[in-house]
Amino acid sequence: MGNVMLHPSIDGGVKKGASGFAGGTLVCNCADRPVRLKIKGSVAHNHACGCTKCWKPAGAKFSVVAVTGTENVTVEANGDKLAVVDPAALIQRHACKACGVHMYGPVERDHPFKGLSFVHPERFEEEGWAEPGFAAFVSSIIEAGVMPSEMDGVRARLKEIGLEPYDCLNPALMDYIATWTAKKSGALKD
Ligand SMILES: N[C@@H](CCC(=O)N[C@@H](CSCO)C(=O)NCC(=O)O)C(=O)O
Ligand SMILES: [Zn+2]
Ligand SMILES: [Zn+2]
Repeated sequence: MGNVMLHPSIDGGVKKGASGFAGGTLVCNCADRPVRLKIKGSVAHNHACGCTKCWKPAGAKFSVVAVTGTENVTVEANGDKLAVVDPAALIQRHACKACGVHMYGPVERDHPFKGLSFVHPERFEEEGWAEPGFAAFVSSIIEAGVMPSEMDGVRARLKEIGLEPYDCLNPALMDYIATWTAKKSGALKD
């Protein structure tokens, strides 16, 4: 099972983050004029994501992606290299035009995640970021070309390293989204 490759930062097992992690600098992959972003404070809801929209390093089936408040994100250097991948998407993923790494993805629309930005903690220069806690959108890796026959092995490996596989987000986040939706429609009262 250990030969199922998911993502380089978790293939050797999930490494616990440091409790005192206070943020740091995200850097893209460019040798020349790398994009640099300052992130204030820790990241939350870190997870492996199998969706086709999140940035994955070469060869990875999953991304590793977390959130922070958009107010904690500051572009520090070479922001001129950033462009929004898909302006129609909920998550406005800002990618480096030269190397393709997604640097941050704010949610600005009326949505339960409004005010949050998605970031890839593996791009931190610093160690100690909060480890991923679950795997989301697992079935979506098929949309990127993974054979359906590989899925049992993928899910078994995710469980082996302690990442419960879900085909959407985890129950806590799905309940959070549904609660927001129910309050908006009036089905739930505040
Ligand atoms: N099957 C699709 C799923 C794409 C999708 O819905 N992705 C989620 C998770 S991204 C990080 O957790 C999402 O919320 N997307 C919003 C957006 O991308 O703007 C696929 O694989 O493409
Ligand atoms: Zn770059
Ligand atoms: Zn995703």
